[in-house]
Amino acid sequence: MTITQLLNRIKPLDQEQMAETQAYLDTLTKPIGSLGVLEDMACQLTAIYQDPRPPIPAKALIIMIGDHGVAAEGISAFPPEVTTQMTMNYSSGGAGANVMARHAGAEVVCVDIGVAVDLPDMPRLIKRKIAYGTQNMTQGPAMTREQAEKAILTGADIVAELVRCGVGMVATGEMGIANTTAAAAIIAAIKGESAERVVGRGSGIDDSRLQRKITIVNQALTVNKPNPQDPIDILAKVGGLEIAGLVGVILGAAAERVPVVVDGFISTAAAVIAASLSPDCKAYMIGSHLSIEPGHQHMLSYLGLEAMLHMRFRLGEGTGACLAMIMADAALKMLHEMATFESAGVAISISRPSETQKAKDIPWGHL
Ligand SMILES: Cc1cc2ncn([C@H]3O[C@H](COP(=O)(O)O)[C@@H](O)[C@H]3O)c2cc1C
Ligand SMILES: O=C(O)c1cccnc1
Repeated sequence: MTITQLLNRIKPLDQEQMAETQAYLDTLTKPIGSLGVLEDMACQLTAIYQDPRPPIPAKALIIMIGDHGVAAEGISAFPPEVTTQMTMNYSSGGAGANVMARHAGAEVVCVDIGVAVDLPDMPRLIKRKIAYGTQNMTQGPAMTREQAEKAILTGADIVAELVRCGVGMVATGEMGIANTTAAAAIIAAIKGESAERVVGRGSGIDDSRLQRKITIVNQALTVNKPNPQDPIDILAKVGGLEIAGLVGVILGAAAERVPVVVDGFISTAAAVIAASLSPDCKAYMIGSHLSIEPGHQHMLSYLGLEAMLHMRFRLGEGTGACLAMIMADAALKMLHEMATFESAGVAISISRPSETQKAKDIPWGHL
């Protein structure tokens, strides 16, 4: 598959289904519109699934993992080895993302798309390494255009495979020390924002590292001159392999007609690139939380996404997206279980208790 073929598969949502669902919601035993964001989500989900009463979907959190050459510039509070250590942690089920995914009933799928070392085979890990990390973007492009495109297609391919296994909702997650620097550089490049406005403390840097991080983002933009009209050029020059993989996850989800819940700052930078490649893919995105990182709200507004959770999260990994998947379940249960004024007048009855779909076993070896 080529990027163009992937983009061509993404279709706009059926507005009639959205209106039909809203009309049904207005018959339920509540003041009109009183379940706010859940109502919007119910309309969106029915249109995505082309089903007025979609079942509760099987879910997967896809954690794209990659290292960053720019980590050598000392712009993270942690050393690059943490990327690999956290990969082990995801595999054994002990990371924050594992906990939130379990809470949401989601399978965790980790993808080595660009870790700097060779990893052993381990549970929950798919090996799709494209390079041993990116190059240092202060000295030249982080990756080649071919690598960025390959990473996008890899992300889309993994979503397609999961959908074939029965997954009906995906969440984006990432791990890669220094990736808030890459995400900030992407937003600065695509939105013409100043680095000062979009660079934050990431994993917890102090004031002097923060100043250095701003300088590094400016240097990366000056050296590489990414073309603001060409999202793949930006992604390749100042992005990361895991961010490119997530662009593919988002585009792939839209192509497969499954909702994709977008996590924090880094995932949203991927969503901005995906939306620039295909404005129609925005309709398949669900917002999750508002990250502490400056610039996140700005990106969400650009995408027309609502951060429904205000929890002071600044972790990434897909932690916020997993919690938002629970909200999506609640939106669907509202459609299945809430009484209408008419039915409640007779008796309060649950028309059909919601059942969660189960994915078939994920063929790890095959992926
Ligand atoms: C132990 C640990 C677990 C994490 N899980 C996600 N991140 C988050 O922090 C990193 C980005 O921050 P920066 O750009 O400052 O390096 C990414 O890996 C992101 O997923 C983590 C960071 C650490 C240290
Ligand atoms: O919002 C995020 O995704 C985030 C913020 C800080 C560090 N890592 C991730």
